[in-house]
Amino acid sequence: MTEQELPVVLRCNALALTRDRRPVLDDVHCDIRPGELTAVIGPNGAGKSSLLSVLAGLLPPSAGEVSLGVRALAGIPVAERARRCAFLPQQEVPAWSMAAQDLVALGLLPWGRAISRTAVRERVARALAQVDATELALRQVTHLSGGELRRVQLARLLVGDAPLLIADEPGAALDIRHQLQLMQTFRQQSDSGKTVVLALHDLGLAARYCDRLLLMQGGRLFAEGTPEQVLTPARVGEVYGIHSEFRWRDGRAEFIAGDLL
Ligand SMILES: Nc1ncnc2c1ncn2[C@@H]1O[C@H](COP(=O)(O)OP(=O)(O)OP(=O)(O)O)[C@@H](O)[C@H]1O
Repeated sequence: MTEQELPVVLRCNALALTRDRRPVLDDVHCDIRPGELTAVIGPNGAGKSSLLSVLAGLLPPSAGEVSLGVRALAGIPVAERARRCAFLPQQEVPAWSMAAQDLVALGLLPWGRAISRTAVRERVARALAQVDATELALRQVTHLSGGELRRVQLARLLVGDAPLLIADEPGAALDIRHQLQLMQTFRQQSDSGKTVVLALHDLGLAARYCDRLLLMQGGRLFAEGTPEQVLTPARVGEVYGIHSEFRWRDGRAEFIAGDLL
């Protein structure tokens, strides 16, 4: 099978987005393939969050289209879309207080009463355990630290077992151990057949864990490919204005950020 023939979960075709009359996405074409862990990377304001929101169906594009499988994303009913695609935005402050386990259970809302109460309890407990947050189950979400709250929100992302997971800077508030644990969880999810799309600032994590990178700059897709193909010193220099090195050590991809150019 050639690259062009590989099946695609999400396809963006000539995508454009205008916000406050400013173009923030411009002629973006990209494919998200099943079972891959893809990171959208790029400097602040490059359009990563905007792209993820369009991919999740939360922002309608100003031009172009997104398809989920063989159907136009915009034509898929909201509840069905939510069962097929779980989304975690970059920042989300709880609007009111509730126990962490109840926040996680909200991730099962798209299934309505199709899931029994016992199954809800079991799945919530499993999702909390996946992000090392079992001990937070009964805590009020408004009383959690930033990283604790993020882990609970991640459990809500995972609890529905959706085949497509989209998360915007999922590990931004997490300590280094929980960041690594989280990336391993996303890696396991994609190894078990799920499709995962993350916006990431940490290029070391992107290089180490991801199959594919989409490098954005100024609302356009600047480069895409494997971490080794995308994170060349020349590209990183042009987009981020820093020296860098990409290398393999003990079979693991490493990205090392150097000085400013
Ligand atoms: N709600 C909004 N209304 C208007 N413009 C917005 C809005 N959100 C983002 N923008 C603009 O869209 C552009 C892309 O923003 P976006 O949040 O997608 O970038 P990003 O790559 O995710 O950035 P960061 O790394 O800082 O999170 C920026 O110029 C930003 O100012």
